[in-house]
Amino acid sequence: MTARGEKGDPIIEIKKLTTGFGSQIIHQDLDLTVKRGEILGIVGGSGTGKSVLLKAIIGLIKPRSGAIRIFGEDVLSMNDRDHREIDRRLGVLFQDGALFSAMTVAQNVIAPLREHLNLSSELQQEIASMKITLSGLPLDAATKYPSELSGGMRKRAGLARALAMDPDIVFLDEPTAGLDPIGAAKFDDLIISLKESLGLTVFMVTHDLDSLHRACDRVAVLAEKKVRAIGPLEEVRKNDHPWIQEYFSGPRGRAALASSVQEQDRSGDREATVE
Ligand SMILES: Nc1ncnc2c1ncn2[C@@H]1O[C@H](COP(=O)(O)OP(=O)(O)OP(=O)(O)O)[C@@H](O)[C@H]1O
Repeated sequence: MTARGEKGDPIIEIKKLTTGFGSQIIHQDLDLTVKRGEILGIVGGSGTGKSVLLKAIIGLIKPRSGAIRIFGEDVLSMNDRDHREIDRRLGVLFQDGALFSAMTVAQNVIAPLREHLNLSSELQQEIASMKITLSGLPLDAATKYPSELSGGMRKRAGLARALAMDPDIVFLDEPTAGLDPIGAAKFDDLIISLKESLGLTVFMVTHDLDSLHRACDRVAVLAEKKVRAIGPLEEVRKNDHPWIQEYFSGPRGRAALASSVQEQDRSGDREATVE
């Protein structure tokens, strides 16, 4: 398997990807590169194919044509055994957490370890406790069932499971949906700190403008079956595509920008005080 690369190297390369269901084409000749160590936000109107793109990358949906390389390997033409090797290095957090409801949080985190590794049950427990703490949950959450957790805690439990195998890339499908603004900001901070401490690459589908401002290094906009714009948020928001203008410069977009400027001012003040 390919050696680990440098920050900024392409880690996922998608070329001329076409996907569809029956007569409906979702993506046509879509190109996208994700760089190692970045948080890439994927945005676009409802039904533009953000989740389908995520699922195509992780192998849950078979594209009609095109190429997807992960860690430099062509994942569409590889055999199942090689694909499993790639899968071990990918963590996924689906929108609702997708936890097994009949299992405790610890058992949920252990599930991928069981599937991929042959570890003693003590070691499995130890890793589960570490990932649960890393995801910002109290340790007593380990023995709880998903139905006993709040929405925000369920997301964190899903994240703990996504991190179980020490992935290089984490895929997040609308991670802050359904969280209150304070919970959402805390979740963003957690993702940022994991990126910084673990060198994670994050592919994040989101509608959350505050998350885009707070967490994402780059933003990719899906429209008309393609990536219509990609780059740092301040560049993308200048694009004159009508959806981009409406999204970033409408009332919610302006509010998110204003609050991110305020946040930067506050952290600038904090830094000045520390000096
Ligand atoms: N398994 C499937 N079978 C048939 N059509 C599907 C399937 N999955 C998704 N689609 C269709 O693909 C299109 C894109 O769906 P997708 O869920 O990727 O949109 P999205 O951009 O994530 O939307 P939203 O922002 O509303 O979550 C939609 O028209 C959807 O109905």
